[in-house]
Amino acid sequence: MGIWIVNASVVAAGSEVTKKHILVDGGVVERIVDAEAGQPDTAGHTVVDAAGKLLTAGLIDMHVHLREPGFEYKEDIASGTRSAAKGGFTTIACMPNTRPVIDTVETVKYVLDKAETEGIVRVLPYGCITKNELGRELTDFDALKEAGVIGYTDDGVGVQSAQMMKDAMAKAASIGMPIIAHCEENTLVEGAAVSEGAFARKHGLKGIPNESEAIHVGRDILLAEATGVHYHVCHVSTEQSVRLIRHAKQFGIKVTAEVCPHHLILSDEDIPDSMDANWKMNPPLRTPRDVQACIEGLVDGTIDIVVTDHAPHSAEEKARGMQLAPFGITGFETAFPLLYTKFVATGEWTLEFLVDKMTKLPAQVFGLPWGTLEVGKTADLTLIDLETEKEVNPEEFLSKGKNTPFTGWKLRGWPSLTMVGGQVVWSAE
Ligand SMILES: NC(=O)N[C@@H](CC(=O)O)C(=O)O
Ligand SMILES: [Zn+2]
Ligand SMILES: [Zn+2]
Repeated sequence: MGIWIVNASVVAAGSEVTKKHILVDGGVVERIVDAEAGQPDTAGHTVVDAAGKLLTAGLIDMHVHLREPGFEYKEDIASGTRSAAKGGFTTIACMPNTRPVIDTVETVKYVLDKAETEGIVRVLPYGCITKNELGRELTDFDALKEAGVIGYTDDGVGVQSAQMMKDAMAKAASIGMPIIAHCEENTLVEGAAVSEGAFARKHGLKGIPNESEAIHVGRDILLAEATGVHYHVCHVSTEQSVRLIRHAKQFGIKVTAEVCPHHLILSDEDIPDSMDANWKMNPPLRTPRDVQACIEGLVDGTIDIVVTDHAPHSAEEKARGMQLAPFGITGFETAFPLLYTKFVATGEWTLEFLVDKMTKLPAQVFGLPWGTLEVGKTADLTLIDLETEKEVNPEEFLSKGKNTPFTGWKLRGWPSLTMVGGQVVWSAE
């Protein structure tokens, strides 16, 4: 017995959609037929009425924090994958800055086992570049690869030593694996919680300068050129980084990049004077000019994909105030509605553009077999209601993290059903 998803809107081209009926059976997309041809024979199958809903390949998020092991009070694999499913994501790649960090085969296995038994979407772990993310000694890249990591990163902290990064890249290149970099030069950042810019000036705060990110981006691009590795830049937030990545791509250097919804939508000028730490994340919200550069970078292909950098923290931690609270905001359950409402509903981007940046392109960048809606492919699918307007209410998040700056925002484009491998894992009904 399969599932007929009937009367779904499927992206044709640009913002055009066509009505289709889709049969999912045996975990794969069995048939896609034009709705114009009439109702299919659904006898013996479950029917999902998708009238008025957009059907896409399941969303893919290549940068998330599930916090397990070690920080289960912030999030765990059960809650994190449920939050992802509610956000329309069917595949997520989790960062290794857990406790212990994911720098051994044992910890990789722990995460994969947990994901298998308690997770409801696909979880792809990254392994650390350096042991304990301390920047002193490389992890065993071969063993981690063998255990199932999809790349190496010390996300949460930049690799400070150029030699260490070069060694990491050379090793990764030799085994066909990517390096995923959190770009941050510590000597420029010390003690700062927000970006250099209007907000920091107004409140007399030390600011995080754009160069702290871009210096690593520039350094790493040169090292990527020298080593031939696939180098992927995490959460791009500055005009300078966009410029450097654009230039590197013109030279054929194997660099790819991601950007988060908040860096496309918010600037430091939006931070409320209350100093609410739900506006604190790393990289910080930059100037309006940086926001514009990130948008342009995404649009011209300099930045390849959108990720959430879903970074849940407890309410207690976030109540410590701007200076002391940890960096990070939740992302799964607001990402698509934010981008849809801000950029697609306004006509700035096509629907196809946004969907590609969250499905097909992440799969392409990381060589994953998902991300397209096609006959014969695994049925990882997402239904999205593009019409109903709803306010962001963190109390409704399935994530343990309620830390978002978007509370109360009125958005459209809410996922309504998520299917992984032909199984409905989350539904609004
Ligand atoms: N983005 C954040 O602000 N925080 C992340 C770390 C990171 O992505 O660098 C976290 O782990 O909380
Ligand atoms: Zn990071
Ligand atoms: Zn992160």
